[in-house]
Amino acid sequence: MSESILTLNAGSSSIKFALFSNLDPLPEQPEISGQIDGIGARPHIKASDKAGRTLDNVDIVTTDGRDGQHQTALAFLVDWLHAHEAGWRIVAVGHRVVHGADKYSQPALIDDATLELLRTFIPLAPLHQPHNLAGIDVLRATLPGVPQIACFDTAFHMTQPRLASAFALPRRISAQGVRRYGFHGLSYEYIAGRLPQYLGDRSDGRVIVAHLGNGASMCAMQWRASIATTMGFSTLDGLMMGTRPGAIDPGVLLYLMQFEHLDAAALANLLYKESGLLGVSGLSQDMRTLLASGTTEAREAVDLFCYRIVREMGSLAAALGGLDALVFTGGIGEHATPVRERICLDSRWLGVELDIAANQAGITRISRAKSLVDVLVLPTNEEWVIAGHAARLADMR
Ligand SMILES: Nc1ncnc2c1ncn2[C@@H]1O[C@H](COP(=O)(O)OP(=O)(O)O)[C@@H](O)[C@H]1O
Ligand SMILES: CC(=O)OP(=O)(O)O
Ligand SMILES: [Mg+2]
Repeated sequence: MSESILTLNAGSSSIKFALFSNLDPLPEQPEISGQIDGIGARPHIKASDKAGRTLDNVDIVTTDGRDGQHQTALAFLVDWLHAHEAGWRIVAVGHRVVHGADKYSQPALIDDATLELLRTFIPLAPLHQPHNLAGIDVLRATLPGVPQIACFDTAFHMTQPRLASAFALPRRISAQGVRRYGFHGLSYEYIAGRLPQYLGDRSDGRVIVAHLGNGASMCAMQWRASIATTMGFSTLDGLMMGTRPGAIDPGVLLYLMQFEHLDAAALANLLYKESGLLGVSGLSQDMRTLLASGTTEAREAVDLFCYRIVREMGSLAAALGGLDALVFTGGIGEHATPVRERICLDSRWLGVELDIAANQAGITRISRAKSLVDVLVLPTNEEWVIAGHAARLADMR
């Protein structure tokens, strides 16, 4: 029996998973990876092995109502993994946990006390944290005695200076933990670890990493540590995203409350699920669909997405006092060539000189040799970061 590590990333309607085996050293590619999506509507599992062969791509039959489907999906996943593992034994489970508040700057081994503390952070991330914790509950119950490790999206940003994380609010509110935290930390941690390979000494300089996926944010790094980031108290701030608007004048929310009578639940729905690329295009949250579509609304959605990134880059470059390197990652950052082109061309004032052919060729370095700013495209690997922490904390390496 060879030992393996399971990683889980439980979101509001999906659960991403990966199973790593042959742990010494931990391979970058999992043996199996996939996701269950459509939870709460029509759950569906899609999984493939490391050779890219599809292992499953089917709906999950369930008689549960909307609310019970997370539990069912997790239980289904555990059975599914048992059915598909080839002589592997899960010896640790690493969980992506969106919020560690100001308590965790490192991953943590989960025990009852940790879990209770993590539950108190639910108000800080009501649409992410409960699902992350449900994953931990179910895996603890189904794999008793197997160490469970929480890896926090916020932890990487604990190095931000005080000014970067402060809101100009009365101190009684700040004292409740209302401050900028920042997210996508596991992705930034992965990229920070890769930088020396491509940038040498410049990797410790002024670097902006753009994690552009369904959720999107950017991080300003110096000495490969976070000094500022576009997401803040919640995962709503900063860049325009698939279904979230990014930074918005709080006056808009007051207007919607006072004159459109939206309550907190309706506002949350608008801000997390109906806005962003989907809201502006009226078509899709998927960048591929928008780039392929000829409609004015789809074009406007992509224009606004790029414009907001360029504006926020100016802000992060100001926090860094200049810019040495720009890194694109996440589904859009890694694959959407025209989006990268637009952003780079509009960032010439910062010293970015794009090599248009290199950008189209899909290679790692896409800046011209004489560009003052190195521009890289690096695929992220949050699962590998989680698995690495899980292995270390479960004391296996
Ligand atoms: N070839 C591609 N061209 C343009 N966009 C792409 C391509 N592949 C993936 N994307 C976009 O990446 C986004 C999803 O990013 P990803 O990082 O996988 O999301 P998540 O945040 O769910 O992990 C989607 O908007 C998708 O359209
Ligand atoms: C933090 C966040 O927004 O996560 P995701 O990109 O997975 O939605
Ligand atoms: Mg992702």
